[in-house]
Amino acid sequence: MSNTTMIELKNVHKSFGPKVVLDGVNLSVNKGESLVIIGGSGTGKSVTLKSIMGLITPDKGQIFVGGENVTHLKPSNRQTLLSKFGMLFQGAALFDSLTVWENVAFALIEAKGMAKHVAQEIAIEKLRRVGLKPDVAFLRPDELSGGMQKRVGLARAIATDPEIIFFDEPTTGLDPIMADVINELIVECVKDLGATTLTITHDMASARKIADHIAMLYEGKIIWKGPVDHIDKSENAHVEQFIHGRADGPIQMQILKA
Ligand SMILES: Nc1ncnc2c1ncn2[C@@H]1O[C@H](COP(=O)(O)OP(=O)(O)OP(=O)(O)O)[C@@H](O)[C@H]1O
Repeated sequence: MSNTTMIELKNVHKSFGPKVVLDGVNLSVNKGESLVIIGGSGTGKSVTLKSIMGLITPDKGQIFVGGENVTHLKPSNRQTLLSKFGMLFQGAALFDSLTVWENVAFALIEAKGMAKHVAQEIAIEKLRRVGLKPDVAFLRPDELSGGMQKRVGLARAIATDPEIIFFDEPTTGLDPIMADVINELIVECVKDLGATTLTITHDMASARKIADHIAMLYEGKIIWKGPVDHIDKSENAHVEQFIHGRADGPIQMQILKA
């Protein structure tokens, strides 16, 4: 990990109607860092991610990616920004109308303009990297198990050797063993690439495995950020309650209030 800041959010605010979701988020991710954002349902983790990707425009504040202010990008520049990222979505989000290799190669062909036969070779190599044999490349996503679909999603996320990868709930819907396999693959693939990653999850087992640093989002703010091995001694009542999944604590009072 270097000291160069790769992603930075400065006092980011976002409301939907009267609902304040982000209320002054400050966060930075260094080059090569793996930051995991944790937080309860509806706390704004996805809104944070979408804001960085330029899919949601903040009401106030600034967002920088690779030193560039991306807060108010024109649609054409947003496309360029998005092409720098790899993404693994919740549920893998593969196109069932395309074969597995076409899904993996999508950005290589569409965004990078690569010849199909070259992109296919790269896709098969990326599939191998995530533990899938070449014959899987010619199946359709709906012919695969959930775990295999996640692997394909991961192969697609790393297809362009991106500098930045986003993981949105990467282990959702997987059994604990398959979740661990996917977490390990994520760690290995990210290390291979030296990529900067930002993951959102409520799965603490996944967060502990993937993260260098963890940040907790609560009531529109980052209330704690620290190295993963400091989280058990955070001395923050909200963090304590969340990581132990306790019903009792300050967060429940907020749920009752809602
Ligand atoms: N486009 C939108 N329009 C209106 N409200 C939205 C929009 N996007 C998100 N929200 C609201 O913002 C809040 C935060 O949503 P977000 O999806 O970021 O939560 P989250 O922390 O990712 O939750 P989960 O862990 O359940 O996925 C929710 O109340 C949601 O309904």
